[in-house]
Amino acid sequence: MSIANGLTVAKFGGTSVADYDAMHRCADIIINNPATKVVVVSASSGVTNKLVALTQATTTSEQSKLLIKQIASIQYQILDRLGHPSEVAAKIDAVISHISVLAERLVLSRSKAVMDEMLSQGEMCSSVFFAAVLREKGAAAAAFDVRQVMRTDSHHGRAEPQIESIAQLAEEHLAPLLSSQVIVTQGFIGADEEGATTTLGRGGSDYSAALLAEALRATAVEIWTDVAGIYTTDPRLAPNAKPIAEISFNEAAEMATFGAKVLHPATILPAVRQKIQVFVGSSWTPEQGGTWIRHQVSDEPVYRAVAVRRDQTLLNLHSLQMLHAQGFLAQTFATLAKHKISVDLITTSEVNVALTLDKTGSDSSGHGLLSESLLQELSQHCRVRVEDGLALVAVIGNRIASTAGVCRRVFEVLEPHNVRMICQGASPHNLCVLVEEAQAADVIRALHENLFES
Ligand SMILES: Nc1ncnc2c1ncn2[C@@H]1O[C@H](COP(=O)(O)OP(=O)(O)O)[C@@H](O)[C@H]1O
Ligand SMILES: N[C@@H](CC(=O)OP(=O)(O)O)C(=O)O
Repeated sequence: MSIANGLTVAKFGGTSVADYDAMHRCADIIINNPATKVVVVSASSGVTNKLVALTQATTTSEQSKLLIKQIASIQYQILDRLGHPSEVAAKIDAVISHISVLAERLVLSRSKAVMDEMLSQGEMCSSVFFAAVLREKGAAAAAFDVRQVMRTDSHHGRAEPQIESIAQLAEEHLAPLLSSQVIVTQGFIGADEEGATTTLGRGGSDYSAALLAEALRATAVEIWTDVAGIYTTDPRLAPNAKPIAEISFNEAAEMATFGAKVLHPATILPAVRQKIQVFVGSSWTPEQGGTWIRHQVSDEPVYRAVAVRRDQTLLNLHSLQMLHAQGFLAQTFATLAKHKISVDLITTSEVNVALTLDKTGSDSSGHGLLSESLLQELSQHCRVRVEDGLALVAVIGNRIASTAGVCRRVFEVLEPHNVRMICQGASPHNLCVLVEEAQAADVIRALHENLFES
């Protein structure tokens, strides 16, 4: 197949490939849509968390053994249900042994490259299994190592994809395979120029699917998960949350950035660049439909959704140098940039700057963003105070900054809560408040009730 027209790339998240039965359901979705030629899978639910735990310095050798046993149990339960397990058994055995070898190597040297190699093993298993399940159902399908095409830089844990190289490599190695079969490949992982395995950051499989869709000039990306689309808020937090039939790229990007876990924030970028439509639906109930994310939508309401991003850090910088002076902010931002930290929200007063840090697509290693060396460097030119245990709650919609009455409706329900920081005005699409993490669920429910249920 030359690079395809009408091609769909479908991605299945961890819960959708959690076990054999889940994979079976997903295989039907693929078989029912002949346009789907590329399938991107995440690791089976829970596997990546266990692999991350295996890379932590604090994990004892006893704990490591238990973790490897638990990972093996998840994978062998899938293998045992396959019609022809012998076709793939050797590959799965090899992955499980490789995990043990990598765990031993990490005891000797805490190399970030080895950590990424470890984190990639879950996706290696699920892609082999998913292709086998498709074949079992009569489809022509093969597993494909995405590292042949997903070229990234060498920033392990949060590697940057190299868009042009990916397009070239996909044209050369992936497109020719699509005429005769469905290709099942791994999300979340890539490889640098030397061939070392890299990862795109936690939750990065959605991003992988969008990048492959861009490289193959696909017309649609489907994100199959455990909810029937993007809702007005996380349905686990507010049972009255409603599914959204259609949403614009801008709104969806804001939702993903502000914590709607259903979509990785970077997914939208390749889709926007190539005007690829994105669909989000439930692999459990595909007949229910889901959300289409499009360039243009028929309805752009003032209130679209509320989202929450937990585990926020507020950095408060105090310096008398700021008083009637120039350059303090430039110096601060240069230091943050040097440490590869991007700032999310910011408010300033005469002698203080308060900012929250952008943990979007956070590092796969699970390490915090604030290193000792960064704090030391900042302390050289200001007094630094760090507050943790906060959550960012965002009201997302359209014309937020130019519609009268938005603030009243938001703040009337915030009365019982201490609002640590407010940001509004820069974007027409959001109004954000920083609250104590323990109160975030109540704040979300109260906002949802006021904005969407009355
Ligand atoms: N606005 C929202 N709409 C739908 N789901 C949301 C929203 N915000 C958060 N979520 C959560 O996202 C989850 C799906 O994302 P995730 O667990 O990463 O799935 P997957 O493993 O398929 O990638 C849902 O179960 C839901 O709890
Ligand atoms: N397995 C990876 C990548 C991923 O995107 O997973 P999921 O689709 O289950 O969120 C992770 O857990 O981060």
